[in-house]
Amino acid sequence: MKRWKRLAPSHADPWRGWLTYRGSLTWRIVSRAEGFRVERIQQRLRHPNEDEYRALGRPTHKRALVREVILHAGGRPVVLAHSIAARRDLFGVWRSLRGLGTRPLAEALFTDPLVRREPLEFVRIDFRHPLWKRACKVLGRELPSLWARRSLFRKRGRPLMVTEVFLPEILELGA
Ligand SMILES: C=C(O[C@@H]1C=C(C(=O)O)C=C[C@H]1O)C(=O)O
Repeated sequence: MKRWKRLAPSHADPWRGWLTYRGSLTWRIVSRAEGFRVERIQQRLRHPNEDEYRALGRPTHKRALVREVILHAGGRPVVLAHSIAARRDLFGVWRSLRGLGTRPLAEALFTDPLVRREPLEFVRIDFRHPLWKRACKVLGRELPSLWARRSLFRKRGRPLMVTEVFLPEILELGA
């Protein structure tokens, strides 16, 4: 599996603006298109992907809460977002995830002064990555390789990893 990189790819135009945006992705999308909505694909205890359980500091056999959504704007799917948190934190600092439903995770993250975001990482994913396969399955079509970014949000030291896969349609909202 390809390694995630801290440096935003310089050759990633027109994706670079989306990849490196430090604020809420939800708010950036909402500012550019009508009809924003969060389609919840799943939210349940699952084994994290190979390249993410270490980031949570957890052994591979432990399940974590996995939340997967598709963000829609202007009547088209624009982001597949995949977030994971340790099960015990659902009864602690990340308990707000349990009742989130189809409200964007941004509401729990960007309005809470206790939440800190660690640096973004980037990678281009294809058939070798589970999130590329998930995107194809959920959208019901074969996709090109896709840019993805991820970062850890921490609240009282406890991690929540958020990965965002940018779908081709997001470029229709501008660079
Ligand atoms: C973290 C944000 O929330 C967005 C919404 C998510 C969700 O509802 O699960 C997950 C990641 C983001 O794409 C954001 O807007 O930046």
